[in-house]
Amino acid sequence: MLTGKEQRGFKMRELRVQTKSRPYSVFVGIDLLTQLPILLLRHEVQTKQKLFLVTDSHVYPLYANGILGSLQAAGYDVHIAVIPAGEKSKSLETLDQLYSDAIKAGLDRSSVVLALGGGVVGDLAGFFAASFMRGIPFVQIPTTLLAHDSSIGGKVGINHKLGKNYMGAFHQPLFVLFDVKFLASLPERELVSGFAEVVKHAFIWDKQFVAWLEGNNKALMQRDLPILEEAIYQGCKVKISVVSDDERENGIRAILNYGHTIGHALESVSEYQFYTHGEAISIGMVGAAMLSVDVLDAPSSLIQDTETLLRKFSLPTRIENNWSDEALLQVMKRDKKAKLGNYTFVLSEEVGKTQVVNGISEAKIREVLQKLKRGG
Ligand SMILES: NC(=O)c1ccc[n+]([C@@H]2O[C@H](COP(=O)([O-])OP(=O)(O)OC[C@H]3O[C@@H](n4cnc5c(N)ncnc54)[C@H](O)[C@@H]3O)[C@@H](O)[C@H]2O)c1
Ligand SMILES: O=C(O)C(=O)C[C@@H](O)[C@H](O)[C@H](O)COP(=O)(O)O
Ligand SMILES: [Zn+2]
Repeated sequence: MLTGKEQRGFKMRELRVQTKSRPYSVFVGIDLLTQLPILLLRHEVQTKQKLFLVTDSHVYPLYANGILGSLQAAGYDVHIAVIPAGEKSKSLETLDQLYSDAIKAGLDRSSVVLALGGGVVGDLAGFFAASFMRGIPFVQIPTTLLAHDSSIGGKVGINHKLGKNYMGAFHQPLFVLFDVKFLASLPERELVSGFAEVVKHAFIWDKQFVAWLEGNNKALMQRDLPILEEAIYQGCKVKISVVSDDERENGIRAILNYGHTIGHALESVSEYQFYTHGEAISIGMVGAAMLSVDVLDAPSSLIQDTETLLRKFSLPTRIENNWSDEALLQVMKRDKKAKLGNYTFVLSEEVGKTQVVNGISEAKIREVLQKLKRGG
């Protein structure tokens, strides 16, 4: 899979995603952004095609001018849409604003969307691209650690106040360009949040990756860029293997939802304002480990190992607010994985052995919620 390329002093690693609807590349490296115009041309995006750059209010002042300059220098006509930073922008209102901006800018079916930002921009701009004029191409340019996960696999969408990602589509990007240098400006809380999805990829995949994260924890927390690049590269490999096998979540792809049944419920009951996505799924992974011990007879060390690693990355492992069990259970019952009204969780027998379990009793989930709330 690896085709590392040394070009003019920088190293760009290329991974291939083999999804049925369209195969594409993920480029990972440090200082890669300069390659954007070249990669667009390589993907047959011609300068006569309009580019619609979607970004958020935090990323725009940091990076938009530089990117705009290099795209314009290459001859591209670029329109920029800036959305308010934060999860609240994964909404129908912001999507509607994008449609208006795009129509006014004269976008057509040959136009290409560039999603420059974290998972919020990627999910929203991706859904815009999937639906505008029944679908136009888009490129993912992730700027958060967490977005190594969200930029690959084509799940795009927006939230409803009653549930996370309730409206969406599968729409694969033309390519993904991950410049690790973006992470230098990421706020600490957002870096930490991103480690939750890296830890998830390690736990669902293999012990070696878990051990590597333990061993490199300090360097990762200190933003050693080459080590961060390696973590992203390994995380992307896991995500790519899974989505290449099962693009539309008919089976194995559901394991990427490890920690998400409780995590999404926490995000939803707090109206997307209390926890970041990574923080919520961090707590969710501890809950999933507790249920795994109870339901699958996983060794009790799984709980300890999960908590220890998450804490090393300064991630929360307990619910800090007193949302009612009823409210959380209500959201979990209508989780997208749920079948026939039964509670459905992704559980783990051990690291690397993850499975979807349907029909978990409410009593067991209540027990776990109590432990997560009182720190047991
Ligand atoms: N589609 C998928 O498969 C998938 C996978 C995982 C998560 N997600 C979704 O991703 C979203 C979370 O993404 P996120 O954690 O990237 O959040 P985010 O997009 O809100 O970004 C986090 C914060 O960091 C800021 N930011 C982004 N890049 C920056 C940079 N380089 N420098 C400084 N500030 C920067 C943003 O403005 C924002 O304030 C959630 O909605 C989640 O559901 C989707
Ligand atoms: O790509 C996937 O599949 C995932 O489940 C990745 C998750 O990290 C991500 O949060 C995803 O958006 C959740 O999808 P959903 O279908 O549960 O909304
Ligand atoms: Zn997630």
